[in-house]
Amino acid sequence: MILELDCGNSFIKWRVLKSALGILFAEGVVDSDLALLESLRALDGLSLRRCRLVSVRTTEETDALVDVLEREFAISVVRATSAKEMSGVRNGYEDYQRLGLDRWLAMLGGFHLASGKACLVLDFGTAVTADFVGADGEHLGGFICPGMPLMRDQLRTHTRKIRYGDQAAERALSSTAPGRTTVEAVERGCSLMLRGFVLTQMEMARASWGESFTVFITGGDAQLVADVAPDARVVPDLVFVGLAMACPFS
Ligand SMILES: Nc1ncnc2c1ncn2[C@@H]1O[C@H](COP(=O)(O)OP(=O)(O)OP(=O)(O)O)[C@@H](O)[C@H]1O
Ligand SMILES: CC(C)(CO)[C@@H](O)C(=O)NCCC(=O)O
Ligand SMILES: [K+]
Repeated sequence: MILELDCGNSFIKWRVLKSALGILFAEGVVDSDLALLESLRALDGLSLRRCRLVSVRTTEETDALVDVLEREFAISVVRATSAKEMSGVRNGYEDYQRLGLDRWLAMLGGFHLASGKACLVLDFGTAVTADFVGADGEHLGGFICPGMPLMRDQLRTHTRKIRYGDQAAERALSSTAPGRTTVEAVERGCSLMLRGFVLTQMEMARASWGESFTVFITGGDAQLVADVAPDARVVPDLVFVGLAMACPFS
């Protein structure tokens, strides 16, 4: 079995594949290394042979996780690393090592799934990112802005009277009508910021590529924006698609 990990800033997305063919054995989202170990230990019939991971955490944090995995499961762990060029995609950053590895892998995955078409890759996590990859594989650059969790927390932190719980937040997002309570006003306001972001990115893509491009949407908050781009492909495991390309086994 293969363990795959996407270590983001707030959460670790994990999954276990039965074989290189990609048959899913188990998956989950956890908020700490310890919670990951607990989830894995609780799996009946787990027999890990390999692990590949991508991390946007510090080297020290990632080293610590790799150590504990290697010790606990006696497996070697392969990490995705930066590259100037891979699978037909050319990194567009001035310093290619500065580009977030989750963005890089999502681009590899998107360009592969788009079969040679230009693509716009949008990721809605703790941060929101957009990346543009031309039909020739040239990465034209992208954008980074705060995601839903950061926008919401900044408002809560820097105001006296914006206070509400997670359940109220979830209920508030059932509509985008103007809010009549604080929670509705904030949650819908932030969600509209993200939706506006999607529309702007698609306008930029159209300006460069006309109608011939594919939009990919991924990340934990993908569902908040998916309906403003009905033609977009929502691919929750896009980073994992790229991870398998960057860290192939055999
Ligand atoms: N099953 C889930 N577990 C955790 N968060 C989820 C889940 N489904 C949706 N979310 C939402 O996804 C967002 C986090 O997104 P995601 O997990 O893609 O990114 P992250 O790991 O926090 O950060 P990064 O952008 O660095 O990858 C949060 O706003 C959270 O509410
Ligand atoms: C932007 C995030 C936080 C998105 O997860 C990540 O890709 C990252 O830490 N990137 C490094 C900075 C950059 O991509 O320019
Ligand atoms: K991510």
